[in-house]
Amino acid sequence: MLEVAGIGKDYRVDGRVHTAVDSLSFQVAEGELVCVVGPSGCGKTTLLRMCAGLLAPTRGRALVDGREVDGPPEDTAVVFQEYGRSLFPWMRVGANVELPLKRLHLTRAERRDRVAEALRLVDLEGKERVWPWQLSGGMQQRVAIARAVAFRPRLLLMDEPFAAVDAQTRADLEDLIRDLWSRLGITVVFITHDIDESVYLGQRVLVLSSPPTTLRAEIHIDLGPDRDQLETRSGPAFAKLRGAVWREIQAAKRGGA
Ligand SMILES: Nc1ncnc2c1ncn2[C@@H]1O[C@H](COP(=O)(O)OP(=O)(O)OP(=O)(O)O)[C@@H](O)[C@H]1O
Repeated sequence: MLEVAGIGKDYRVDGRVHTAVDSLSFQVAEGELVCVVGPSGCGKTTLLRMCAGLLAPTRGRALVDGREVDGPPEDTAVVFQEYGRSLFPWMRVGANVELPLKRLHLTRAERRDRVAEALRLVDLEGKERVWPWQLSGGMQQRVAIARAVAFRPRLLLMDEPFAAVDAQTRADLEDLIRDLWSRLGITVVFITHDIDESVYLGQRVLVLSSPPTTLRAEIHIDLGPDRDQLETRSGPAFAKLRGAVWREIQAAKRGGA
């Protein structure tokens, strides 16, 4: 579904070239949930923006269904960290969720149905007429997720979407994502700096190196499909996997092999 082939990005800063991402290659199969972690500033956001067609790579390419990404691909939705900036404050919740649907050839009634269904899926049923700023941070992020879900993407790219919410809300949102992922059969690439979150959510965790960034390790998360915030996180298998990811990130920070 998603193939990243030798992708890299150089930024030019004050006339000097800074290689943020050297070369990354990996694949994500249809219906997979893959988390990407790495040291701060290793290029996670850069990678996601290249996959989303929001930033042109300097070398290599991303392909969705075998087609090179050279602009936002159809069937792809992105959820960013800053829900406060991704929702339009002058539009009610319903209008925010409906906005990307206007690109699709749907009738007004179909759009309304999709908005209602997406809000129901994120537990905000009937909140169409509310303004975003009347909602808590976690609820606003659920609106952003509803907007992505209403679009019915096959590929959902998420860039540290829960970094700005409190721990309890974060746990609820993690469960929401796993629930939507398993119910809707979408492919999810989830960027996070939180090791525990990556292990709890993912079927696979990709660990990036420090810049110039390459793929340092790939860890399979064999925790099974049913995950529970208390039980899964307190089990020995979780501790072992968390340790494995943690060690890779520490080694990446030191720049060792
Ligand atoms: N537009 C830009 N111009 C110049 N340098 C940039 C730009 N965007 C990112 N960088 C640099 O590229 C590197 C990777 O940044 P990026 O935001 O992709 O990393 P990240 O892993 O998402 O960071 P964090 O963990 O802090 O969220 C950093 O050194 C950053 O300063």
